[in-house]
Amino acid sequence: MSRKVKIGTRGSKLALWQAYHVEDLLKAKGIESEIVIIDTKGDQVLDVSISKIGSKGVFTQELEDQLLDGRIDIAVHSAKDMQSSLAEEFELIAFTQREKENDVLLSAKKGIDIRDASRPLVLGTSSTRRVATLKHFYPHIKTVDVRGNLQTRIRKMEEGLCDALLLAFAGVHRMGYDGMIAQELDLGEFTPAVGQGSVAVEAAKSLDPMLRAEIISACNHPETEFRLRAERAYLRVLEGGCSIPVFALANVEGDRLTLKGGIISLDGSERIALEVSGGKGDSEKLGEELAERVFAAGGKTILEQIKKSQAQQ
Ligand SMILES: NCc1[nH]cc(CCC(=O)O)c1CC(=O)O
Repeated sequence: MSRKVKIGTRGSKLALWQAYHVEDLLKAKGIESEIVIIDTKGDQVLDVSISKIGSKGVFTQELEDQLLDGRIDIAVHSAKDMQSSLAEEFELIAFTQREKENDVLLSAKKGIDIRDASRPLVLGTSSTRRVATLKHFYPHIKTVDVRGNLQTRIRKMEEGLCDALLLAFAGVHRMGYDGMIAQELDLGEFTPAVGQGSVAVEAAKSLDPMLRAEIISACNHPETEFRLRAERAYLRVLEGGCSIPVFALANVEGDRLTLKGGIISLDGSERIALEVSGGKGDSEKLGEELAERVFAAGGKTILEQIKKSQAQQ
C-alpha cells in the first residue's frame, strides 16, 4: 500500500470538484489521499483582468512551489487553464476522461437563441476566444465582460448585467447548473479552448516513480491524453496564452487522431480553421503540423496583430 497522496488544489468550488474527482479516481484503485487547499495570486485579484496581471502562472505558482518542496504530491488543474509549456521541473502526468467539450449558453430566460438576429442579446463572457467567435459568426450579439466564479457570474446575470452567460459545459455540469442551459453551441463554430473538459494532474519530475505510476494508472484516460497532447502541442507552437483566441479540438477514432484548430482575429474579421490527421501515436507531431499550417495560412500575421494590440492595453 502506498502512502497517502497529497492533492494540492485551489479553493474555488470548481477546483475542489476537480480535486474530489481525482481523489475518487485514486480511491477506486485503493489509493488513499488528502486534499490540501492552496491560495494563489490569481485567487486574490479577482477584480483585475487576468490579461492585465499576466496570465503566466498566476493560478499555478504557489501549487508548483509546494510540489517542489514535497508538501503536496500532485496538483490538480482544469487542463485548459494550464499553460502550454511547464517549467523544466514539472510535468503533466495524467489527464482525466474528458467531459463533453462544448460551450453552452446559460440563462434564466426562455427562448434564448444566438441565431435569432431579430432579438437583441447581451452575453456575458471574459474569454477572448468566445468574444471573437461571436463577432465572426454572430455580429449582432453584444458581449459584456463578466468575471468571478460561476455562482458570482450567475448572480451578475440575474442582476441584469446580461441575458445569458457563455461558458464551458464541463464547468456548468460540474457545478450542477445543467437545468439553466439554454443552448448547446456548435463545436464547429465554438471550437473549444485547448484541453477544455479534462482535469490535468501535475507533478514534479522528482516524484517517486512508483507513486507516479500508480497515480497515472488510476487517473489517466489514454484517449483523452492523446487528444490533449495533440491540442497542447498546437498551443505550444503558437505560444498562445489563455488571452489569445486560439482553439483546437482533437478526436480519436481507432488508431487515428484528427485535430481541428485555428485562430481568430480579435475583431472576428478573420478566422482560420484547418484540420490534420494521422496516427494517434504522433499526436504531438500533428499538433505541430497544424500550427505550421495555420501559420502559413495567415495565422502568423493574426497572432502578431493580437500580441501587438494586447501589449498596448
Ligand atoms: N477559464 C475558466 C475555466 N476553466 C475551466 C473551466 C470549465 C471546466 C473545463 O473546461 O474543464 C472554466 C470555465 C469556463 O470556461 O466556462
